Amino acid sequence: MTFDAMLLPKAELHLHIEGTLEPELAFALAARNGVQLPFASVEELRAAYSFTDLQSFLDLYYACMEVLRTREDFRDLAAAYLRRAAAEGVRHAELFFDAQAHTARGVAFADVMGGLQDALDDAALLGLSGGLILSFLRDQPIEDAEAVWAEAKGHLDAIIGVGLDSAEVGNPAGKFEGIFAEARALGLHAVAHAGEEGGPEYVWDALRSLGAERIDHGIRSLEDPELVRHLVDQRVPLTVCPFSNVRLRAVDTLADHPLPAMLRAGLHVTVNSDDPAYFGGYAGENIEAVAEQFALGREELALLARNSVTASFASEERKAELAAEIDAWEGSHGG
Ligand SMILES: Nc1ncnc2[nH]cnc12
Ligand SMILES: [Zn+2]
Repeated sequence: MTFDAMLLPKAELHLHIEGTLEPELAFALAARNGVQLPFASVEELRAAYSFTDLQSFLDLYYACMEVLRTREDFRDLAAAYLRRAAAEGVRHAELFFDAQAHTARGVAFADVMGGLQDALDDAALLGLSGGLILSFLRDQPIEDAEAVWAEAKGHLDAIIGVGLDSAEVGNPAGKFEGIFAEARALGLHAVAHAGEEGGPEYVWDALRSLGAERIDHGIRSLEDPELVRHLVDQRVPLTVCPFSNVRLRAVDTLADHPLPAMLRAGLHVTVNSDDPAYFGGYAGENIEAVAEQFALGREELALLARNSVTASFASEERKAELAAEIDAWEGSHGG
């Protein structure tokens, strides 16, 4: 590795905290909570990480969440992720959490939020900044989203934004328009998954119906030149997740990934890990792999890192600190 991409200072903007549940922790939490996983061993669970599409992954992802029950569980989950991310150069992390998937199982919203916030508070003491993004499940009834949203309004100080995830195709964003409008009026940021499996029309939908400031994935935007022009003109960031796209078969191989074309088009691209426990690598491994695959040099890596910082919802002061760290990295790598 010529350019030490792993330790490049960066922000991670597309990370589902439930997608950081490693099999070892899943079994430890299952034992702690007396929950039975539908797998006999860590090896058997890991062997099930062979996905044919987004839905085949989501089925396993939701099944494994059964082990997450208490505030301590959510704290342990997030603490493990933040430790690992910090060791890979992540300096700021914005975490999606799927509250509906937990409240539907009888877990208290306050325990989910509280545990995640505990871990972020501990990480802040070590210099890692971040925040929580409440993600709604687009394939579930709007009433469930509204119930969670009503609870979330009692915790607005602990949430930086709202997001939209789960099965994309056949689940347009429109029904969430009211919640997103209210969230934006309350000062929250708005992001949405779109253009992962769905075509460019899903990206337009997220922009128009939800006022999304960032698009999560967005790789299929390239199919619509007018959309590309719009995203470039408006500097809408795209949080791209290369390993995820390969593992969920959105692209055949990493060599086929549109990241270089997206950069050439002038899109505001960032590199992220999505659900790293399931897809074979965290932020550092994703960026290292694309650096190798596409022979990215110092300037391109620094651009990806700067994009992640400018696309983040960190304060201007924090962004300036992170920009200085990237300058220092670039300087120490021959700049
Ligand atoms: N890649 C992804 N797309 C949609 N929903 C998700 N939830 C967790 N990971 C996801
Ligand atoms: Zn995602």
